[in-house]
This record gives sequence, C-alpha cells and structure tokens, in this order.
Amino acid sequence: MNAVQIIVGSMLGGTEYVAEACQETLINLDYKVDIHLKPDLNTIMTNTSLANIVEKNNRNSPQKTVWIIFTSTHGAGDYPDNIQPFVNDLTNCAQDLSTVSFLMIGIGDSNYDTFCYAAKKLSKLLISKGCTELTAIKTFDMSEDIDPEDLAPQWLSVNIDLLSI
Ligand SMILES: Cc1cc2nc3c(=O)[nH]c(=O)nc-3n(C[C@H](O)[C@H](O)[C@H](O)COP(=O)(O)O)c2cc1C
Repeated sequence: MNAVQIIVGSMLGGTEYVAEACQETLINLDYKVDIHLKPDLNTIMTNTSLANIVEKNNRNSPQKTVWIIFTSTHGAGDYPDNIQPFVNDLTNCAQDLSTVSFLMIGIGDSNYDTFCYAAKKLSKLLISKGCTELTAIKTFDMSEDIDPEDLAPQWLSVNIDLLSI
C-alpha cells in the first residue's frame, strides 16, 4: 500500500473540500492517506519516515511516500493563514528532504496578477530543499466557473501513475 500525506492551505474552506474529495479518491484506490488541515512539518516528516519504513519492510524495496499539497492564494499572492507555520518551518528547516516527492495543486483566480502564487512559491521552496516535483504544478482557475471538487479527483485518477515511485 502506498502512503500519501495531503497538506492543505485554505482560507475560506474551498480548497479543503477539494483535498477531501481527492482523499476519498485515493482511499478508494487503496492508498493510506493522512490529511493535514493545520499542517505541521514535524508531524508530516514523522508520518513520512514511518510510512517509508513500513513500505520498505513490506516490499523489500524502498518506496517513497508522496506529499500532495493543495493550496489557494490570498491577499496579494499570500499563503492562507493555516499553511503559513508549515511554510515558516520549511524555510528554516535544515533537514535533508531529498526523500520527499510531491505534487502541487494550486487553486486561484486568474483575475489576480498573482494567480496561484502561493502554490508556485511553495513549489519552488520545496525544490530548494531537495524535494522532487513529480509533475508540473496543476492549477485550477476559479474565474472559469469550474468545480475543482470534481476536476481535481478526475485529474488525480488520470495521473495516478505519478504516485508509483
Ligand atoms: C481576498 C482574496 C484575495 C485573493 N487573492 C488571490 C491571489 O492573489 N491569487 C489568486 O490566484 N487567487 C486569489 N484569490 C482567489 C482564491 O484563491 C480563490 O477564491 C480560492 O478558491 C479560495 O480558496 P479557499 O476557499 O480554500 O481559501 C483571492 C481571494 C480573495 C477572497
């Protein structure tokens, strides 16, 4: 069983619903999923290490736990309040994060010049810490009157092979 850490940045709750819809999709596909609505780097790192050990014991080959980050953008390209402590800890983190692979899903509104800026900044920060981005950031534009609660799980299902690392 592969394990996934879902990390959520949401101010008004919309992105949280999208993340929960994707959590359900992953559970139906037999993934073990932890969702972090108030993400704490230490907890996520501990979960990641434990899951990697379990995978290694089960399959006799190292499997990596994937982080999937869902974040909206607020203010003028700012992070949602709930994910700011995680970003601060990550910025100050001296730990080797090269075992971490991630997918970044940004939800925003292209009427803002800073479209999905929080997701883009966080992606760059993770890469600067040695993490591997499994594919280019996926964005959803709320100005197009879409329903990311449906579209994100569909996108994840189509791209599920990205998690087989
Ligand atoms: C005050 C405010 C500022 C926003 N600033 C941005 C922004 O800079 N860039 C962007 O792409 N979207 C921006 N948005 C759009 C939100 O990211 C979008 O509505 C998103 O769906 C909100 O998700 P949430 O409910 O999880 O917080 C802003 C929305 C509000 C209300």
